[in-house]
Amino acid sequence: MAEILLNAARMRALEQAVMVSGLVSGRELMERAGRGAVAAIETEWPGPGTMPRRAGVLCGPGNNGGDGFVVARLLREKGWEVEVFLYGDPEKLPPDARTNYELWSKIGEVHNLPEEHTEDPLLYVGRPDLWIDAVFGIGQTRALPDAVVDVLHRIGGGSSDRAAPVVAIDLPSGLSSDSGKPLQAFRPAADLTVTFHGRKPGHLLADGPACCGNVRVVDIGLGSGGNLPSGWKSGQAAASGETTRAEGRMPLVRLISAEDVRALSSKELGHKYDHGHALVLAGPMGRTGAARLSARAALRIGAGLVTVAAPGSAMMECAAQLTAIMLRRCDDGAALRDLLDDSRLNVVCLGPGLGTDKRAAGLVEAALASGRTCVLDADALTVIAGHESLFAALHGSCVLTPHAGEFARLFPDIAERLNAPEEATYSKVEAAGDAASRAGCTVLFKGPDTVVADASGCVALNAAVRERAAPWLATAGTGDVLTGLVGGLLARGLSPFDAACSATWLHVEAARAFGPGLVSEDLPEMLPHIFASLNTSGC
Ligand SMILES: NC(=O)C1=CN([C@@H]2O[C@H](COP(=O)(O)OP(=O)(O)OC[C@H]3O[C@@H](n4cnc5c(N)ncnc54)[C@H](OP(=O)(O)O)[C@@H]3O)[C@@H](O)[C@H]2O)[C@@H](O)CC1
Ligand SMILES: [K+]
Repeated sequence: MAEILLNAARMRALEQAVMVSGLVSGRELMERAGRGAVAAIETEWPGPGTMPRRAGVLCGPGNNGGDGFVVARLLREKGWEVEVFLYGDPEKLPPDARTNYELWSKIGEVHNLPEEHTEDPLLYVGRPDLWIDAVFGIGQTRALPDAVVDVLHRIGGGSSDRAAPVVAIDLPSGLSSDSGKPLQAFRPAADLTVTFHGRKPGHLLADGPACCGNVRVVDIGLGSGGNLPSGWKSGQAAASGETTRAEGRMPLVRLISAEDVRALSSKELGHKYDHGHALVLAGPMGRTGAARLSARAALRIGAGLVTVAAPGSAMMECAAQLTAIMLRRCDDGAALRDLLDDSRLNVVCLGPGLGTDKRAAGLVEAALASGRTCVLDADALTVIAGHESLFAALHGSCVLTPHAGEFARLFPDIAERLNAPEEATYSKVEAAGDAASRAGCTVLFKGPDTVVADASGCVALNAAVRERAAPWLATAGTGDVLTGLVGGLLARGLSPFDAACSATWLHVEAARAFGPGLVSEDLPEMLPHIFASLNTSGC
């Protein structure tokens, strides 16, 4: 099954549907959530045998606080010393949280976390081995109250040198579940986040991975809702009745995984032309390395043929460096139009090392006017950002691969919104989706949290964070390789959305497989190894 990241609205809808069905009550779900959190704590910190351990539990005014009361009770049953604090009025707790407040109150005290205080409210607790943050979960949409920020500061929830580890229930309080951005200047941090049913976008986007620490998912019996069958692809969200951006609501976000690329490791038998022919446009003499990197990646990923098209001045430079990759001369837009008379050239890759001069603009114009499937990166994006007519010429067979700076050049208002502190719930997922719908094509918005979105409302995330982090990718030329991977997969006949998803996953896996010392030339050479391990390990 493909993993779907559950935004807050979708998670609520799932819980509601299960509760309305009568299969399980809200109280039972809360009990399961608390039990799962305690089990996760025991797995993360097995503990020193029979010594009693101490926990401080911070509860909030909603159901996240309810989970906190369950955790407190279950830890006490296991012999822990537990102190509980509540931010909020117990009379106003929602029913299931209230029930668990009362159950705890039979065995322990609840200290008040006042809105304003003159003494340290945590004086009641000695040196806890663990803090539980159950103040806010998916119900938070606005900045934390100052009193809660103050308490989280005191327990060290915003710093990396905490005296005791912090376990966040569902999410660290103060982190947006949908965007992974802090909702206020204070950046929360936990060592372990225990979430329910499935990961939320906020665990993987933006600051989420740094704020959440290790994320463990607890099954609370909501069934398979939220997951989609493996092989779920572009366009199928609407067909399956799922929510898409086209319907004006938060999109479903699918996590890109090995499942997306497994089928790519085998090629159907056939002639080299059956696997497409990618044309990679090169810049002037002395700047052709980027295009050659793209071309190599396109060939390694399985394009049947790859041709570099270079200006006359750069022909010798390219000829001295290319072997399996072919070379054609292409001085300007007119020459590109002539080249594209050959219908076997089914994909054009342009941007890496292209320059931003008149020739580059002519090439972008000719490529777009041809209606060919195009990957546009780097300088091509800068050229498009500077010419309204070129932006207007983008079409559904284009893939744009901007990093944050290029994205801001192409979509300045969307980038501004994404970076505005007062728009903390507006996510990179929505930004990429808004960009794709405006441009009318697929947008691959790069970063450790790469988001791929198309104009029909499909969105997928490639998370290269924590155990899948690939810091080695921060080196010159890796973006050029990604352009070639997308181009090569397009040449093989994948849709723009699927090509972008698979390319970004393989790009990260190649970097991880090589590890330290990686230079961009190494990335395409890791692909045979990645494909072999996909076939043997089933990873
Ligand atoms: N439903 C279920 O079956 C299950 C739910 N589960 C758990 O419930 C959690 C979701 O619970 P929830 O919907 O009650 O939201 P939660 O995050 O507790 O906060 C809502 C409260 O906080 C308030 N509030 C929000 N932001 C605020 C701020 N900045 N400053 C001040 N107040 C603020 C908000 O007030 P309001 O916005 O209405 O004014 C409301 O009172 C979920 O994360 C999971 O842990 C699990 O047990 C599994 C079963
Ligand atoms: K929390």
